Amino acid sequence: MACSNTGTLLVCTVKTAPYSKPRAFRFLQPRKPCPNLLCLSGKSPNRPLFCLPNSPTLGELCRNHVPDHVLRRLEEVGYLVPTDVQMEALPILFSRNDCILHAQTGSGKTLTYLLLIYSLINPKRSAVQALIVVPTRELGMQVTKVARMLAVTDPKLEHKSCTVMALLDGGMLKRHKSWLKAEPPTIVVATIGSLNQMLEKRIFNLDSMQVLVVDEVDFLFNSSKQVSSLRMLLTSYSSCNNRQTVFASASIPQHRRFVHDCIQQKWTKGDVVHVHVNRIKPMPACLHHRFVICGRKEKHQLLLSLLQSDQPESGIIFVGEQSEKSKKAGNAPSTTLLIDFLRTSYDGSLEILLLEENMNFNSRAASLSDMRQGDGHLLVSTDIAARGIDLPETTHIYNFDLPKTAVDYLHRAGRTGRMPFSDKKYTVTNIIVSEERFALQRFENELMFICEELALEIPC
Ligand SMILES: Nc1ncnc2c1ncn2[C@@H]1O[C@H](COP(=O)(O)OP(=O)(O)OP(=O)(O)O)[C@@H](O)[C@H]1O
Repeated sequence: MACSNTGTLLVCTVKTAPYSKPRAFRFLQPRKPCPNLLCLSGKSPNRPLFCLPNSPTLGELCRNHVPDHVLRRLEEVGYLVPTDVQMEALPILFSRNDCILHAQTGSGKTLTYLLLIYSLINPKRSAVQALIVVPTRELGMQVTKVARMLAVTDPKLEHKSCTVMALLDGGMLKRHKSWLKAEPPTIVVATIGSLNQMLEKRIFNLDSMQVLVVDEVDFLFNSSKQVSSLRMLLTSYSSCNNRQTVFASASIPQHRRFVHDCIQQKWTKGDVVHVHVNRIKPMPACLHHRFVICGRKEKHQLLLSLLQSDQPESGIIFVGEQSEKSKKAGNAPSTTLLIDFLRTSYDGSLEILLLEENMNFNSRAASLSDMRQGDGHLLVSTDIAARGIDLPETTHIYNFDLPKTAVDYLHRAGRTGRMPFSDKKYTVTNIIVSEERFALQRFENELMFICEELALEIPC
């Protein structure tokens, strides 16, 4: 394309967004530097802000639906070009259809459903108008943060800003009780356990609820602890006829069956739309998958060699949960053994952190906040960090223990490659023993990716 024919350019400034190269830019980018293509950026010169002349910006997609102060906020933080799921789902959501958002990890589903919520709520009304259900406290805190970030308004403006309450396991439910009674928030982000307690005790009701979002819906339906409460929420505490229902996940196994169940069981209305983006490739294309075969006793050393050769900017090391048998035998969990090993042997600059179910909620929150603030981290975690957690600076995932299922693999791998328009490559490495090659091959077939063998010498 000639430089003089580059069409309309949208040029803006970015303040903070974890934002990189939009698809449109790759199309416009000339081979030689071109003075007609402007690239304004926030922190990185890799943040161009262009839209093709005929494709709408995120603001244009939302105009006439989402209030102006939220649109301004989108621009301020650098959400300018819609991702594929936003492009496909927002018009459907704004036309008041129930929706199943089924799109890759890191594709921007959170912003999609939050924009719907902001298009419907009335901050002047003191009533719970939107409810977002999440599987873990960590994901709840993250969604609350994004919701609050969009709600921030100019104090000089007269309109009332909407309030967002995090009603999460491990929170101070007493304080929330008084808050809910005195002045109900506009949006509640909740884990199902805490929500149920409040609904059972009739601390608040869902009579004014306009939107119900269930994030990581397949996980919640699969969890024996949570599924009955979820069903109650969907059919007893509120009716699908009185609300707009949105289910979101990167993985919905047997999705045709799920859509059928949604209608049959009245979890959604009959005209629910299944927005399935990138159905051929369920994982982001920017991920490079590798495996290394070694003996069980060599895994620690091998991980260390990988860390030395990869030099990740930030990484997550996934470890399997300790079996009941191993607990009974009085063994230390693999997470503890690995953390101890890394703290004594790893001499790189990354901070070593731990996140697992056994930790108390304060330590869990501290680990996540350290990761978000620090210069780089190596997080040792169980699958608790596999769903929804957004740490865009993570460049490497290590499966120290192979996940149990392909769906678990997809979510673990999806903790990296979370910059929707980035050209960067991210790496997922599986440290396996030879008997596990077959299981990994099964994941490759199911998720349609190729895992490359990496030959690495293990130091004695
Ligand atoms: N339009 C956009 N432009 C730039 N960045 C975006 C846009 N929408 C979302 N993002 C960023 O993309 C990242 C991933 O978004 P999000 O957490 O919503 O993914 P997700 O689809 O919910 O993933 P998962 O299935 O893993 O939970 C976030 O860091 C978010 O800030």
